[in-house]
Amino acid sequence: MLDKYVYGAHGVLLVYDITNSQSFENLEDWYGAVKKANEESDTQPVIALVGNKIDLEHMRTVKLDKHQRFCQENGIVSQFVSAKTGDSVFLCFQRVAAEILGIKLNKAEIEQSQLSGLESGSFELSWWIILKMKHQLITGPIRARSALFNNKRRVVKADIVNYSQESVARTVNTPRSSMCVIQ
Ligand SMILES: Nc1nc2c(ncn2[C@@H]2O[C@H](COP(=O)(O)OP(=O)(O)OP(=O)(O)O)[C@@H](O)[C@H]2O)c(=O)[nH]1
Repeated sequence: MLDKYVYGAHGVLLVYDITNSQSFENLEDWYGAVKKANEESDTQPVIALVGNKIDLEHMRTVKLDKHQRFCQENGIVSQFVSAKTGDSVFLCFQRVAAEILGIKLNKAEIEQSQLSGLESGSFELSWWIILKMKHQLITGPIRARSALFNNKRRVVKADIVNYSQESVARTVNTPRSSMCVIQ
């Protein structure tokens, strides 16, 4: 069943609880299942390892270096969040969406997103981008810009670092420069 969900997905979040070692141990299996499901797919999803419950840092049982090693060995995005306080949740989705779109977030934007708490609008917004991409309705960074503008009304500048031919073919409004503004 899992393969049906993840086949062709553009983004996958592997979420575990930093206070629960077992939830981290299970990740090897989940990661393997995601890779296997996409074996025959032309494109591989952007995968992020997400350590949840950072508000409970004092109860952490999964060591930081374990998390980082997993990310380095598998070449995946690393992120820590708190679903309870909203800490870095927006940033998490934003980073994965940016990676999928080939947009490089600068340091100031990352810091700004880190500070912003969870808002239902921004949460849905990021999923919207990923889901639309899965169904190939996304029109690239320009569409992402208007989606972010409608929901968040916050200016984010981003460099386009890796805009693939396949994405360009799906793009209605192809960006004319190597710089775009996400609002
Ligand atoms: N402190 C804290 N609690 C959280 C966080 N995320 C989820 N929880 C709590 O963890 C409990 C379980 O949340 P669920 O969403 O049901 O997750 P689950 O994977 O089914 O359960 P767990 O294995 O307990 O994490 C609930 O009481 C949540 O409120 C977080 O970031 N910080």
